[in-house]
Amino acid sequence: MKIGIADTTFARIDMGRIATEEIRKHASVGIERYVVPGIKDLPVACKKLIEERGCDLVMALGMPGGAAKDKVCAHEASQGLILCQLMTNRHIIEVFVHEDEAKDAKELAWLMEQRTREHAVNAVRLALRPKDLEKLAGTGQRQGFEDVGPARP
Ligand SMILES: Cc1nc2c(=O)[nH]c(=O)nc-2n(C[C@H](O)[C@H](O)[C@H](O)CO)c1C
Repeated sequence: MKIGIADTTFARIDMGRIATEEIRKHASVGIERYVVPGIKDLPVACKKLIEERGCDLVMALGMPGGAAKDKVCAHEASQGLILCQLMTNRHIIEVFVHEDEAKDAKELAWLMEQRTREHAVNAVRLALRPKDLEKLAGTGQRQGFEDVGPARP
């Protein structure tokens, strides 16, 4: 089993390092890393991680900026990542933290780390322990900020 990690130099936190560290806490798997300049470069990095470097699942980590043009970029990158999943029949866990989700740099750093760690656990579950995800179905999980919990009538 091999998990790929694709991340960017645009991000203001080293999301790839954090993801690697968290995966290693939960599973003994091979890890392949591929760093690109920005989020629009992630889809082909993911495809190469799957097709050329034998990854079974990939995490795509990135930080869209707060400007309107960054949001367009994020949408385009997401579409590329979805297409890549369909082309390769492999999961790509998209971990995007929009810069304007946080009120300041300190909260941004915290959120990027937290979301990356929680999705790294999801990646391990998806790859190795899918029954663990089944147990969490419908429980209102969120990655980063607090879980919202299940809705009750
Ligand atoms: C406008 C813009 N915004 C972002 C962003 O918010 N986050 C990010 O990671 N990268 C951005 N980029 C860079 C592109 O994703 C890409 O790296 C370049 O267009 C080179 O292919 C661009 C060009």
